[in-house]
Amino acid sequence: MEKQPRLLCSELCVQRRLYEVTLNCAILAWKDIQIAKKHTGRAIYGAVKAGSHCVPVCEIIAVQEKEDDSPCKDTGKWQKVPQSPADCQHAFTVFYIERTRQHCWRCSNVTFHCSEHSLCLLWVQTIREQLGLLTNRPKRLLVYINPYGGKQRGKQIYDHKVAPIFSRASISTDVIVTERANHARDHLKTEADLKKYDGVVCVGGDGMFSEIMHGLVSRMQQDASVDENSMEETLVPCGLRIGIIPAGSTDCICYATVGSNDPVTSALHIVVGDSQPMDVCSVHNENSFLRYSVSLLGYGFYGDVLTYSERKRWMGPARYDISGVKTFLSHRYYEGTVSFLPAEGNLGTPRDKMQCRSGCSICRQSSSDKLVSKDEDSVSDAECRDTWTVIRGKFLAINAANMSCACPRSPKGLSPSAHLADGTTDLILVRKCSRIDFLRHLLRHTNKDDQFDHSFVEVYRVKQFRFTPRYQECDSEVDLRESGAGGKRFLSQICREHRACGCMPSQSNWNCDGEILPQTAIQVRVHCQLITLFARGIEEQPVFEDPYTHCAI
Ligand SMILES: CCCCCCCCCCCCC/C=C/[C@@H](O)[C@H](CO)NC(=O)CCCCCCCCCCCCCCC
Ligand SMILES: Nc1ncnc2c1ncn2[C@@H]1O[C@H](COP(=O)(O)OP(=O)(O)OP(=O)(O)O)[C@@H](O)[C@H]1O
Ligand SMILES: [Ca+2]
Repeated sequence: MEKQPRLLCSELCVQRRLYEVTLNCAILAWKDIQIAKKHTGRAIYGAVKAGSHCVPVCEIIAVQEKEDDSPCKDTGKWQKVPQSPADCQHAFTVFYIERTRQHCWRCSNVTFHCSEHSLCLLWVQTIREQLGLLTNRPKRLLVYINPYGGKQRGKQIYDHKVAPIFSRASISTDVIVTERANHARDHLKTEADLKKYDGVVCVGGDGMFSEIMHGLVSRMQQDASVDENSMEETLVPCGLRIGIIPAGSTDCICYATVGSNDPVTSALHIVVGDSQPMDVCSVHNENSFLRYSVSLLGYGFYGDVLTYSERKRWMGPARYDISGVKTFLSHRYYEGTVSFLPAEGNLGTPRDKMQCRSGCSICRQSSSDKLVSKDEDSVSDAECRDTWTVIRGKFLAINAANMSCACPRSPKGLSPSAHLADGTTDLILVRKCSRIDFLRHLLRHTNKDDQFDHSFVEVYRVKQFRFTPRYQECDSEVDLRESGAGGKRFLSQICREHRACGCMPSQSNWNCDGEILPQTAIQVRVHCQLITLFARGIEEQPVFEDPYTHCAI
């Protein structure tokens, strides 16, 4: 690691012990002088480790001069270095991020005491200057709170856990508590003065995030005169980052981008100005735009779970489990045709066990490819020439996971190796099978076994896909033939075929990030890195700690 020049080095007291405190432009470190002296010349690793701490400057939330609360009185002496801890009557507190249990962050603090006010001010000022250089940090945020999401604790979570952190970090906020569904979406789309803000934050679940994303993406297209109804259009990426404070039932977008669904952790990712680009799927029915999706597009099982659960909203998050059992027992399958355009290049495969983590190399590669190719998102000639794979069959579930969809119910998610920002979605086809086999498949979402390792499950990494339910295929054949001679004869032949196979033209619904789509025949296209979140992807656990500074290397 390159050594940074020191900006400050002083002997200061922490909890009545003397520390050597140093600041360079990357790290604030403090080392217990007594412990270090005691062990000079000996094997000091453990001792230095015990008395040393460090915080990267980019993980400092704020610094504040502290009111004089020292029990010792001013001696009137001029001292460059405090002779004893009792000489330290001026103090400043540094608030910083501390990693606690898996992927959870907390706001911790340390108070440094010194004998001179001027030294105290110098430290406060220098740390503030360093923080001022971190230009990726937001200063003004627009916050939408859904008071009815999840367990209806959104407002409480924001007021008690998040607002104090934003205020500590000097972030100013305009807060809107929503009064109806789609309030946030409509406000963003038509009214909000977006120039005033560095980001938009939603407090709620995946449904609330979806509202914010729809509002922002549509606003961007409107402002750039891009027609959302045309599938071929290159969509304009969103300039404003989106923060999610989880307060919903599933919170899978927050979980898959941060690694936890903890409001304080998410607030801290916003404060430090993290950025995580994300793919967005557009969903069309012929020439009309239906919705965007970032997590799951599910037909069959997850469509039915959602349809049943909507009638039980009053149950809160438990509605999904009740509906899950009911859907499982009804064991319905659906016929149709899935066509897709496979992803090409070095984008990995859904079964390669290369999980998308902070700084993911596959997503980085997609981002540089995007920069190289000016026309990246338009349906290029090459794509038109690409051959579509067509699969016809009877399916219990058709799932497109644009990201892992990891959540507390399924910690590795529907597609554990799906990537947040690679420009692809993982298309999972679960063919008709016995109940017991399907249960085995579902159970593997909760343990370490490979849920794709079944003869009735196929998974493909794709850039685009289409689905046509069987009864609509029949309809279109009828349309084609009815106009010509012998139309009636052809129609009766199709109806006879239906009787023979016993297939009722039954249909499911598409679950699009937790919303039911009105249409079943859909065309889907992935737009690489269309939005950016205040997140950094799931962090790997540090493999090695610097014994001197305690910092992960
Ligand atoms: C035997 C245990 C098997 C457990 C299998 C658990 C798999 C869970 C996979 C969760 C995937 C979540 C995908 C995220 C989708 C979000 O965009 C969307 C919006 O929030 N959420 C839902 O649609 C909400 C979807 C919620 C789905 C819950 C499904 C629960 C299934 C329970 C099946 C029980 C079978 C029991 C048989 C005796
Ligand atoms: N004030 C409001 N009154 C009623 N509904 C609202 C309000 N504000 C937002 N909504 C809607 O509530 C729905 C659910 O919200 P949210 O996602 O926050 O909670 P949830 O219960 O966890 O749902 P999900 O399962 O989708 O995560 C969203 O689709 C959103 O459009
Ligand atoms: Ca993706």
